[in-house]
Amino acid sequence: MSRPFRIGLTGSIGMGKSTTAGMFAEEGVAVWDADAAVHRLYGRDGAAVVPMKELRPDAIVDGAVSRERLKLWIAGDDAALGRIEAVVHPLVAEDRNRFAREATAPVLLFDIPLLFENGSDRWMDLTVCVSTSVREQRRRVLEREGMTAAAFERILSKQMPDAEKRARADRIIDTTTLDSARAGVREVMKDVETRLA
Ligand SMILES: CC(C)(COP(=O)(O)OP(=O)(O)OC[C@H]1O[C@@H](n2cnc3c(N)ncnc32)[C@H](O)[C@@H]1O)[C@@H](O)C(=O)NCCC(=O)NCCS
Ligand SMILES: Nc1ncnc2c1ncn2[C@@H]1O[C@H](COP(=O)(O)OP(=O)(O)OP(=O)(O)O)[C@@H](O)[C@H]1O
Repeated sequence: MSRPFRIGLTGSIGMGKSTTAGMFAEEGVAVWDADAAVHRLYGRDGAAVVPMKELRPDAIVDGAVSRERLKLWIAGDDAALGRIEAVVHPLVAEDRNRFAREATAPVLLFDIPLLFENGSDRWMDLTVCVSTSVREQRRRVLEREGMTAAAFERILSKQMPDAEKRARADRIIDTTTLDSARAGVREVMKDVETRLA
């Protein structure tokens, strides 16, 4: 049996990855979310706890990796995020590969914020970028509890520019409204169904 069709979904912070991935799930697509995998890895008994404790003992609170402690470290040390990624990304890739091995759906979607940055686009059959205006992106992200303009800018500086992601992706879904996103999802699914026919 040929392996399932793999869609790589990406987009910068607040562009609508999770919401759009949910729309693909409504079409019967099995979805894997990298950020959710990181939450599992950071949780108590998560596979990242021991290696992160070795890397940065004060990052562990109540047996789990504390994001607040990580953010304090990142804010004070330019090398911190790269060192965290070196520990976490291989564990995220293992989680992704296990999902792909065990999945039974004909179409899989991988919601990966760093799809192009970490080269996992090469593993996909089709790449999709979600995007809207900078203004709408900023409005959405600054709405979040505890988010500041400085934190938003810092995260953006760590991500490939939206324009480059749009240029590299096979398809772009406009997430300015729920209707535009849903129409984009349907278009991609029509294309995938044609390829699988
Ligand atoms: C930096 C951390 C502590 C911030 O946690 P917090 O809960 O405040 O934010 P959250 O995880 O929701 O991320 C906010 C936004 O930043 C993005 N982001 C997360 N990690 C990174 C990264 N290493 N580089 C660029 N963007 C990132 C997320 O996709 C999201 O768009 C956390 O994101 C983290 O531990 N990141 C390192 C692990 C990683 O690289 N994850 C991305 C897997 S593809
Ligand atoms: N198509 C859309 N139309 C209107 N609002 C949307 C749309 N997609 C997402 N949003 C809103 O934008 C915000 C961010 O959406 P979402 O969490 O899906 O983005 P994300 O890219 O996964 O974010 P992050 O990168 O931070 O994880 C949410 O408040 C969501 O309700």
